[in-house]
Amino acid sequence: MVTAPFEWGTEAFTPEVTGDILQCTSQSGLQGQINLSDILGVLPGEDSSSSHTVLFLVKPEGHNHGDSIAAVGHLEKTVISCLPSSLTQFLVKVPEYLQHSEPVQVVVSVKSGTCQAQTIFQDLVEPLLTQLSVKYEVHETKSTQTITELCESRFLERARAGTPQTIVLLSGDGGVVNIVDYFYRHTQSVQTPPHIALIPCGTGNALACSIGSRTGPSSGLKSLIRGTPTPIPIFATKLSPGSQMIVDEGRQKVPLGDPNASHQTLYGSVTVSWGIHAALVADSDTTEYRKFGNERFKIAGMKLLHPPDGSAPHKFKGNVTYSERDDQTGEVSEKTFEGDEHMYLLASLVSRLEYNFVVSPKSEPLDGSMWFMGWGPMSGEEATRLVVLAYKGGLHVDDEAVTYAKFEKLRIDFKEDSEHWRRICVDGNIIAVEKDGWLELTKEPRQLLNVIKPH
Ligand SMILES: Nc1ncnc2c1ncn2[C@@H]1O[C@H](COP(=O)(O)OP(=O)(O)OP(=O)(O)O)[C@@H](O)[C@H]1O
Repeated sequence: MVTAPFEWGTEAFTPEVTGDILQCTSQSGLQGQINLSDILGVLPGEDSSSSHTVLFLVKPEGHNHGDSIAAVGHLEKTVISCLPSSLTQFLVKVPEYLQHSEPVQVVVSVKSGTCQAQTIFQDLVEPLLTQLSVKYEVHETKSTQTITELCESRFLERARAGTPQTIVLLSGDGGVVNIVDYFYRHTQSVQTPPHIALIPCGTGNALACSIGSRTGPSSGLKSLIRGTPTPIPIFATKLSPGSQMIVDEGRQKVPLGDPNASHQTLYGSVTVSWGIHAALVADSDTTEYRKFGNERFKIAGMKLLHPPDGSAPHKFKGNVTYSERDDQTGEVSEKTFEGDEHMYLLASLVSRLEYNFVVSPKSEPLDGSMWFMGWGPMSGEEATRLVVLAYKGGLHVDDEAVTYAKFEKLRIDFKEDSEHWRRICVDGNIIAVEKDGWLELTKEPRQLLNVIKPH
């Protein structure tokens, strides 16, 4: 709403709220307007005067609607001489988790999404922390290993020692994956779980979208100043020996662990998939594709559903079994997913993989229940119809072609000859399972990390 050149200055404005607009008038007759949806918070004045400071987001011109990363904008503040009752909902005091003795650790993952994390930090996060007088330290990623190195050098040690810490993570799901993976592989317990505040800067931002944040960074800022630390539910994916992570845009493979061990385990907080979903994430994980933002998934997906040679989409061969718990009796029963050919199989701890892509509409934020949905071989057109329904609030799960179930444990025995079709996706990482390999997915009982959940 606010036109970019308006100078708010330091003088106090008389506020008046009309509809969803805060109208501010200065003594000298200057007038500015703030859309209520752009207000991040209102801070009481330091003295006992009735003046308050309104912190709000100014979006670039032409981006007045929505909350996309393309429209980063900047943080602005203005002083109002009193607090209209309709603004009391925005009152904030600096939360306890931003006032620990250790400075807040801000991690800026510079290659996330369309590489806007540094701008989002400079224009939004840093001014907000400064305004709140929060002590912080900034770490910009220098490589794919930076976040893991920070876990090793700082975060895990502090958590084990019982030192309260808050990590503000400007990344996509990848940053969370790095922290989850390091903690769950390296410790059985911590004295004080770190609190992670997500400022979504990635492509999908599944975890942020599924805990109630919208797609863009301003929703992350709102949760940062008025959220509740809540345990992040985690799954454990056991993989048959010899499974390897595919890295460097598909050019290299790295063993997941000791190849002589009976299995390898990967931990995650979002999703495990096989079939079209895993293939499209793998195919689109290149610098070239990343330029398209979250369109990259759609472009790669269309190629898989409509192969350029005109053939039918691939039929993924394997056996899928799962166990379901009866909510009333608590009894657990074993089920087999129909047929040994599949197209789409996705298990999830979250409802959304992108803000509008609702894979599991019955998942509640951070409730810890695991759902899977999937369907067998069909034409590219039919599969596109189901995906479109997922973009309409998750309507695909009501379609008779789709299996949608809450499960306790899921197992896949792969029967594919070609490694290309044995690629699975675990929270965005791509793993090639060995020929005749298997995967077993269960909930992880340890609770080592919290995320700041928006109110
Ligand atoms: N300085 C850097 N040099 C090289 N790679 C980096 C650097 N910083 C971050 N990366 C890598 O870039 C990727 C960014 O992943 P992230 O999940 O944050 O974003 P995304 O993939 O766009 O979003 P999402 O996972 O939500 O779809 C990670 O693999 C991370 O390790």
